[in-house]
Amino acid sequence: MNNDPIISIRGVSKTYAGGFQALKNINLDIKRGEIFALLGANGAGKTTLIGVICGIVNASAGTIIADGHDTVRDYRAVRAAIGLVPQELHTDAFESVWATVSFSRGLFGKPPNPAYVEKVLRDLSLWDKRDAKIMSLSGGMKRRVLIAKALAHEPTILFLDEPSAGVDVELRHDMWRMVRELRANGTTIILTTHYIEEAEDMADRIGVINKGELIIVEDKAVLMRKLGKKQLMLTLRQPMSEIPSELGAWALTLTEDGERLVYSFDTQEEETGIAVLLRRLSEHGIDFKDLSSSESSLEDIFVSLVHQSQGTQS
Ligand SMILES: Nc1ncnc2c1ncn2[C@@H]1O[C@H](COP(=O)(O)OP(=O)(O)OP(=O)(O)O)[C@@H](O)[C@H]1O
Repeated sequence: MNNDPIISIRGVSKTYAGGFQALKNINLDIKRGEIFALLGANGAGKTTLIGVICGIVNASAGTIIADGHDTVRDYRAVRAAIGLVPQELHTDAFESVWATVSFSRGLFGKPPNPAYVEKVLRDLSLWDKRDAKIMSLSGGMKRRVLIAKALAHEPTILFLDEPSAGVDVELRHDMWRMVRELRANGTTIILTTHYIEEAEDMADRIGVINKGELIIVEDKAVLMRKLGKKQLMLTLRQPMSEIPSELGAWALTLTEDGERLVYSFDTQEEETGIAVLLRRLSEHGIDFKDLSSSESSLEDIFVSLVHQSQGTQS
């Protein structure tokens, strides 16, 4: 197994013609065969970064090696290794699904392979629509065609730019299933998303980009363990109007209805303090009838990361 990164990004910056700096000194390695999710708010620079890797956008500085090729010098070789599912479909309105997907394959110099194209169309539930013109398809079907086109030349790296934007649950699940299958077959997948649950569900690693800077790259599980918080929720037997002052030192909040006490604690800490807290509550005659705990989601972590990074910038 080749352990070299499949994509290696070094010192990449991008300043657009108007002077706007969309990417600031990005350094990132993508591992062969992983699912990497790039998270960021609108305008953070995700699409620009994908564009630079695919050779569609020229970097102002830095170098990128993708599948062993320099993305500027060996542009064609890089494009042949990459499948890109863009956010929108622009062309081919009058073509049939079959012709469009087969044509995409030919564009990259691959010999025709009807059996492979058929498999892609079947996997995406497009087989029944193979003779339909693109313009006659629903929005969701068009998205499926975009994915089929990107897969037509059997790329080793697949980029999905906001794959879930505006698609229904069924397509989203079909897509996730396909992405997992592709990964199992050795394809490296990089996706950008606003749907944090998508990253939480799918990704092996996560990168967060904020105002053109890559502020964190981390294994998803590590990220969630490192930055995650847990909460213990106690449903009180008797609602209270405020937290007793004797408990002021604890990280407690009271829900508005006064019926639940919420204790936040760090998953990293060896001592969570739960046992002591429960003893204190009982000493103060605070009784509860139910208790549950929950972990912060990737979304909570993402929001706090972006806040922190904005705090350090200002
Ligand atoms: N061709 C361009 N010329 C000038 N500025 C651009 C150009 N393309 C993008 N930008 C700017 O660069 C920044 C990053 O844009 P980009 O599309 O990479 O963000 P994004 O993270 O993909 O956002 P979204 O989630 O909205 O798709 C934005 O402020 C955008 O306005």
